[in-house]
Amino acid sequence: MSFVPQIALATAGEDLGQRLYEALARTGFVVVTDHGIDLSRLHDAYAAVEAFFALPEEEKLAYVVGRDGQRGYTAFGREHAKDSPAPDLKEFWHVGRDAIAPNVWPERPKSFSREVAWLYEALDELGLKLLRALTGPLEVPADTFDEIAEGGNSVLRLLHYPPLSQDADPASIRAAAHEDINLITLLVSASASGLELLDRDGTWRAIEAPADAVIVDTGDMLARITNDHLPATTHRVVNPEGPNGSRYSMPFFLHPRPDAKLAVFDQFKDGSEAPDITAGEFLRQRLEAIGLK
Ligand SMILES: O=C(O)CCC(=O)C(=O)O
Ligand SMILES: [Fe+2]
Repeated sequence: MSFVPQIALATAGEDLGQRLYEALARTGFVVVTDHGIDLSRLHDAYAAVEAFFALPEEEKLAYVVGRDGQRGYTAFGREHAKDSPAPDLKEFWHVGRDAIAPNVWPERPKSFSREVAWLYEALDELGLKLLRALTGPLEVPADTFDEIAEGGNSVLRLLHYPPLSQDADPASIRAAAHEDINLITLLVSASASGLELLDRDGTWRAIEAPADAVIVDTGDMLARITNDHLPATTHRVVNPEGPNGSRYSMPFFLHPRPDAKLAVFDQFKDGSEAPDITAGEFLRQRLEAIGLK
């Protein structure tokens, strides 16, 4: 039995919210199976993403948009975790909602925009469904997350961790320990192992999930509005110990709309809570801390 609880979405029924809540409160992660996302289409999306990262570096660099990396391409070695000076060993592509900031799309491969836009919508829908299920145990109105996150500033990150190079900074790992900034993150299973969570007892534990599962974790925004009743979970991606191949993964960071207020739910207020802040301002502060602003 894996350390992280697993929930089959299609058959969870009425228990879904409570089981999600307990899993996230206990480990900060939950593995969701039978989630309804079309697996053959997911395979096509992965193929398009791999084909993009295989392009020459100059071609990819043509898709760097501004400095904050919220759309298009971010080159290898550019981002570091909030408390880590050494850069992560990754390159990535960000897709978001056009109404908030227009996307850019690569010329090649041709299928990229179609497959990636499809995946964005599918994960957005699944994420809101999970958040809606959490409203029961959180004892907040059922439309709470629709109010703040429908049409939100969510970002799908397509990640490539290249094979480890001899001259990589010895202080760097694929993704240094961090917490995600957003409400929840949905990760369609990665192409290789390496993802670890920091257990509440201080132990790093590998996250195991079936290849067709979606891994869900809590971010800082959910921690903030629940006054840490659902704490954000520290996680990292370690370097490969076996074969030195590429690793691909696709986290979807579910964000509120930038103007939505992050206010602690009344029943979690105890005098220690953080002040209200807009999701946009919270994000700006955090992007600055990871070298992207
Ligand atoms: O690559 C992964 O499996 C996780 C990546 C991650 O944690 C992140 O980009 O925030
Ligand atoms: Fe993360």
